[in-house]
Amino acid sequence: MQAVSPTQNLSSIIRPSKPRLNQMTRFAVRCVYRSDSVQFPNGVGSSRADWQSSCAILSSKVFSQDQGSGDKSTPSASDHLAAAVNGHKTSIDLNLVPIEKNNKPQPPSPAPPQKPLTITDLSPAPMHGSQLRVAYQGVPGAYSEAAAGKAYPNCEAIPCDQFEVAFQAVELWIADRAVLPVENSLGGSIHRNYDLLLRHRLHIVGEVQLPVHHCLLALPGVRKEYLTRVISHPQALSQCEHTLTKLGLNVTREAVDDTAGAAEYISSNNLRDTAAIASARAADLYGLQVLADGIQDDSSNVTRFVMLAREPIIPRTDRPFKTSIVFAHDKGTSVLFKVLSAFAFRNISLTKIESRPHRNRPIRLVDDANVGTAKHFEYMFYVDFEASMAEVRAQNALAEVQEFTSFLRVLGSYPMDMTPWCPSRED
Ligand SMILES: O=C(O)C(=O)C[C@]1(C(=O)O)C=C[C@@H](O)C=C1
Repeated sequence: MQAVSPTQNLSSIIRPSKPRLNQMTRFAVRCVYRSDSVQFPNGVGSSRADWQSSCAILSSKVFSQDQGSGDKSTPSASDHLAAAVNGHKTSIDLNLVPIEKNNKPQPPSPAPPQKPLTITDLSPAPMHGSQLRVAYQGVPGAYSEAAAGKAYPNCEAIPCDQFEVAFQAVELWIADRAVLPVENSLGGSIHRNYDLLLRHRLHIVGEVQLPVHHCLLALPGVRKEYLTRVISHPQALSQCEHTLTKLGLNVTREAVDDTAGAAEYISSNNLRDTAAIASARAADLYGLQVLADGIQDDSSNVTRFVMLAREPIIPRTDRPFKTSIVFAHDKGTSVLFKVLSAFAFRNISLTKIESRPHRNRPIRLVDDANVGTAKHFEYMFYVDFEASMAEVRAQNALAEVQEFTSFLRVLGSYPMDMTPWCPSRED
């Protein structure tokens, strides 16, 4: 993997634009028209267009459902159709969405050796050479950069300052792929990325599991006794919580955007009372020493990342595949058992279930004249299952799921990461 060089100016990354988003939109519209003639679930054809058509069928309910929703702008029919392919309500999702400001305490950013992309860098869509450009959140030395290198060994890794920026970098053709964390074996789900998967129109095209080996880093000469503060990504802090306590450190914990950014911050501000939880590579990059090695609470600490692209891959049956879907139902959790049984009856194993608040309709009121009004929370359910969308049993299961749900979107059908277990160093 080739990292963007620290001295490389962003303007050399972002070259003159080409109107490719329009081309994509036209292709998507064609697929929706074609979808009328594709009979789901009698088998997905072998071409990319057939597969996209099937995605369009699955999301067509969303299109019709949202036509009457509260959006006051008047998008064209083609906007609606293009959006429907990806399960989004209107073309509004193409626009830059405001970033929710993080309330957690953040140290001011020092001048970084390699500046991550920010929201303001995302206007032009570049032409570039043949090397795959992969967006990740964080700065060089972050685990996400390592995951990008594992997923695409010869890629050019592009740092982004937020998850949302990585999504947009792909949507705007600044990057070809994004590699983003979705869950960790100790810390659990990275909810922000689940929410963003729904708000953006990218497809999951792969997964990669990265053993995460944390180190406690400080400036050369600093001893543990001098420390008053440990800073890192919130996931990294939670993955090391018990070990930090066992080390007997009398420190406050502070969350920052990414692990390597924490190391860089200590280095550029010459902070002798602060340590970072980050990778050994971050120690090398930012001139820090390793005070403690392998401080994750469990030696088999693994983070699962997904690879995202503008187009889905064609599902296959010649190797283990996983499929990720998201669905909702007007009557909340009452339908969950029926949905899950569609997989159980076909011996399809589920590998993950996640629920998130239904942003458009978070509460359902149920009035009973005698006892008052019950307030039910509404959810979006994310399910990963072990089957390819090229398998008839998976297509049948989804056809049945569609009967029970008011919203269903296939986020992607992609090869499972089957790399042999290779724990992080020293384990
Ligand atoms: O901060 C980093 O280095 C990251 O790549 C982010 C992240 C995460 O979001 O979970 C990735 C892997 C580890 O689990 C810790 C942090």
